[in-house]
Order: sequence, then structure tokens, then C-alpha cells
Amino acid sequence: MTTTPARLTVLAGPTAVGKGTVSADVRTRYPEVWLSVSATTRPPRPGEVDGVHYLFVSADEFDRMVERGDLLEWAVVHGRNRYGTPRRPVEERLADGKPALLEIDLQGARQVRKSMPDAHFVFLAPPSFAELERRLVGRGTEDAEERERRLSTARVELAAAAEFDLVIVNDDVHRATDELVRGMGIATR
Ligand SMILES: Nc1nc2c(ncn2[C@@H]2O[C@H](COP(=O)(O)OP(=O)(O)O)[C@@H](O)[C@H]2O)c(=O)[nH]1
Ligand SMILES: Nc1ncnc2c1ncn2[C@@H]1O[C@H](COP(=O)(O)OP(=O)(O)O)[C@@H](O)[C@H]1O
Repeated sequence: MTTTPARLTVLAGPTAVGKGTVSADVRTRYPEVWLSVSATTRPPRPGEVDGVHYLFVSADEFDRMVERGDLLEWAVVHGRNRYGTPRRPVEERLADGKPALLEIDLQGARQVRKSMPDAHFVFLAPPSFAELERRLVGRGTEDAEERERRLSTARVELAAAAEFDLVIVNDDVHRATDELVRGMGIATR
């Protein structure tokens, strides 16, 4: 066991690299890690539960959250919907000494770096660009035009890996998860 104190870990990376998959694996295998629930203006997908996967809010409610300073960071992602991290739950977890994880986009990660420079910034990278394309196509949730848009953003985002404290290649989900939680001071099992 390490004695690393609990701190905030921020996980970012390009579209379809597997951020959601790795976060879900953390949730299942390491339930002691608290995962932030983001607010979003995008509508829920089938199977998504309000308050579990996201807090699904209207554009007006999101505006109010921004105005009140309720969000630690927020961004327009993929040129469309807004996503943001509610500040209070993160601060409460950290005050309790519990490890906390945010899965957010690059713009959000850069904002958190400014406000919480002591956080641990982790970039999830694909084994190759071709594999990233395969995962995006394989997921089957975007049409060809949207995929092209996301891949051009991904090219720019991949260049930002050097800004991060740790780069984890998501070759195998369990392995990547274990590397992530070890970085949080948690012994893998
Ligand atoms: N800045 C920021 N980005 C977020 C937040 N929550 C999710 N995201 C990002 O929003 C993007 C879209 O997520 P989602 O709607 O689940 O669709 P996905 O592209 O299929 O994963 C992903 O890149 C997430 O990392 C947040 O609270 N803040
Ligand atoms: N290590 C991996 N090996 C192979 N496929 C993966 C791996 N991690 C994720 N995937 C697949 O890639 C696709 C994109 O993953 P997802 O978690 O939705 O990405 P993100 O949240 O980063 O946009 C999904 O179909 C997922 O099953």
C-alpha cells in the first residue's frame, strides 16, 4: 500500500479512446473511488439514469449553475452540448479524504489545472490512431459526418498528451484501469 493522500484525479482523452469504458470498470472493480456525476444539457440515451450517469438539465438550469458558480469547470463538447462538473460534491469528497475521479474533456481538464493545480492529470491514449478510428466506428453511435468531426478534434487533442502528469495507453481495459487506480494510491487486486 502507498500512503499517497486522496486527491483529485482528472481523466481526459480523445473521443472513443475508452474513457467511459475505463470509468465504468473503475466503478465496478474499485467502488471505493468516487466518480463525479457531470451535469449536461444533452438528452439521456436509452438506459442512462438521471443522477447516475449524468445530471440531465435544461439549458436554463445549466445557465443558472454557471451563474451561481456551482460548476468547477464546464465546456461545450463536440460543438453541441454543455457539460460541467458540480463543485460541491468534489469538494466534499476531498474534504473527507476520499479518492475522487473526474472524466471530462480536454478543455475541462485545462480549467481544473488552473483552479486545482495539485490534482493528478491523466491522459488516456489509444494504441494508435487507426485503433481510435476503429473504436469510434465500432461503437456505432455517430454518423460518418460526426465521426469525421470528432476525429479531427481527436488529432488536435492527442497533441495535448504532453500537458498531463501521466499518459495511459488504453490497450487492455483492466490493465488501463489498474494503472489509473494505482496512480490514485490504491492497491490493485
Ligand atoms: N468539460 C467536461 N467534459 C465532460 C464532462 N462530462 C463529460 N464530458 C465529456 O463530454 C464528452 C461527451 O460525452 P458523452 O455525451 O457521454 O458522449 P461520448 O462522446 O459518447 O462519450 C466526453 O468527451 C466526456 O469526457 C464534464 O463534466 N465536463
Ligand atoms: N481497451 C479497449 N480495447 C478495445 N475496445 C475498447 C477498449 N476500450 C474501449 N473500447 C471500445 O471503444 C469504444 C469507445 O469507448 P468509450 O468508452 O465509449 O469511449 P469514450 O468514452 O472515450 O468516448 C466502445 O465501443 C468500447 O467498447
